[in-house]
Amino acid sequence: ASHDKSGDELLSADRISAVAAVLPEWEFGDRVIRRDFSAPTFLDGIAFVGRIATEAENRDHHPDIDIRWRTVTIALSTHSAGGLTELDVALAGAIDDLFHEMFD
Ligand SMILES: C[C@H](O)[C@H](O)[C@H]1CNC2=NC(N)=NC(=O)C2=N1
Repeated sequence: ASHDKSGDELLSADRISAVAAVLPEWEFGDRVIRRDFSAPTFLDGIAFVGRIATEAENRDHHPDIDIRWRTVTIALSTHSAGGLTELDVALAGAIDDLFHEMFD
C-alpha cells in the first residue's frame, strides 16, 4: 500500500512552497490542500468524481469530495500522518491532469 513509511512523511515548509508553485490552482491550508473544479454540467462533475475515485483506489489514497451542482471541491490530506505528504501532491497532480484530459 502507498501508506508505507516513505509516503507518510509530512512535507517540509520548503517542500510545501515548491509544491505550491507547481499546483497554483490549489489552496494551501494548514494540513490540507483544496481546489474547486467547475465542470461543464452536473453529470460531467459526477463522471469526473468517478474517475477520481478509481485513481484514489489505485493509489489507496482518498480525497474528501464535495459536489454542489457543477462545482466539485477536492480536499487532500494524509490522515495517517496528520497533514500533507507526497501522496497528496501526487494525487493532486493526477486530478488536475484528469480534469484537463476530460474537459479541455
Ligand atoms: C489502510 C489504508 O492504507 C489506509 O486507511 C489509507 C486509505 N486512504 C487514505 N487516504 C488518505 N487521504 N489518508 C490516509 O491516511 C489514508 N489511509
